[in-house]
Order: sequence, then structure tokens, then C-alpha cells
Amino acid sequence: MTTFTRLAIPDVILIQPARFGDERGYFCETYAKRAFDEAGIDLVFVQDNESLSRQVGVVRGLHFQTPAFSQAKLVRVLRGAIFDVAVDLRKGSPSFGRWVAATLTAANGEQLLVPHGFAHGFCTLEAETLVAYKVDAPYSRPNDAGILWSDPDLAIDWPVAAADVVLSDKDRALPRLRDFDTPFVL
Ligand SMILES: Cc1cn([C@H]2C[C@H](O)[C@@H](COP(=O)(O)OP(=O)(O)O[C@H]3O[C@@H](C)C(=O)[C@@H](O)[C@H]3O)O2)c(=O)[nH]c1=O
Repeated sequence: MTTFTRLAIPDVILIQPARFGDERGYFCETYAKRAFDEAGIDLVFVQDNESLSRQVGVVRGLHFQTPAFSQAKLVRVLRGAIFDVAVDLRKGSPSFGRWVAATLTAANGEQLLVPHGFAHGFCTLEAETLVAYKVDAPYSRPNDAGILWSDPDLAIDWPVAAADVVLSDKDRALPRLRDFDTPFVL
């Protein structure tokens, strides 16, 4: 039995698939369309992604693709742990500019569903962290966009000191939300 828990921004859902443990280890359906259908989540995933982050404090984000290649993402951790964040970018949303987060670990097996209209990012809490996620639209380089991870207007409570964060050059140069005309509308 998979449990679906809505977070403080209710379109963001924390998902806990059942693990069937025995002396060998465990078995888990990490994604089952039937469970999503029963939960009323109508998404068709078309691409699986994986990223390895070598150090603690690697921040990737805050990323999204603009329409018509907007993506919902189903995120989980295969090894290590992350602080996983979703930021509401939908104009007209009561939670516009607000964020929610979950700590996803290989041990807890929890997953975060980041819906359309949200930016996504994470910070690694362990070295050699392996993250996997499904997306419901293909990668489109021209639609690749992002907001600065440390935007003070977002005030994300990252669990790592800014001085210790490891970022890509691309992510370091991302704009703040107030300087970005978000294409998403609720
Ligand atoms: C995301 C992506 C990247 N790439 C390429 C582009 C680039 O050369 C290389 C690395 O891309 P990035 O630096 O954007 O990778 P990364 O910073 O890991 O980007 C990812 O961050 C997390 C937080 C997300 O939510 C993802 O959707 C994605 O944006 O991989 C693909 O070929 N397909 C893809 O779907």
C-alpha cells in the first residue's frame, strides 16, 4: 500500500511506497501507475533521470522547464540523502513564492512529487548521493530555466551553510524570482 501525503502546499505530495521486508532485504514497487490512478494523480512519465553528487552540500536547482515542456517530477534517493525543495511559481496561487521541503533518503524510501508550475532543487546531506526521478515531459534545452537557490525572497532554510555549498556555474548565475516573469498561472 502506497501512502500519499499532501504537504503544506497541497499540490506537493510526499509518497511512501510499501516495503516488504524479509531476511533477504526488501521488495518495493517504486512506481505503480495503478496506485497513482487510485490517488487521482494523472501523470504519464516519459523519462527517467539519475544524478550523482559527490559531496555533502551540493545544491542543484532551483530548476524547471517552461511551457510547453513543463515537467512534473517524481523524486527519490537511491543512495545517501537530500533535502528536497519545491517552490510554487504559479501566478495567482495563494502559495506563490512559498516553498515546501522533505528529507528523502535511501533508507526511508520516501518520494516527492513536484507538480507542474513548481521549481525543484535539492541539497545533498551525504557524500556520493544518488538521486533518481521520473519526469512527464522530455528534456528541452531551450525551455530549461531556474531561480537562484539562495534568493532571499524565498528564504529557503537550506541545511548547509552558504559558504559550503557546491553549485554549477549555471546555477550560480540564475535570476531571483522577482527578476523573472514566471510563465505559470494557477
Ligand atoms: C536535466 C537534463 C540535463 N541534460 C544535460 C544538460 C547538461 O549538459 C547536463 C547537466 O544538466 P544540469 O546541469 O541542468 O543538471 P542538474 O543541475 O542536475 O539539473 C537537474 O536538477 C534537478 C534539481 C532537477 O529538478 C532536474 O529537472 C534538472 O534540472 O545534462 C540532459 O541531457 N537531459 C536532461 O533531462
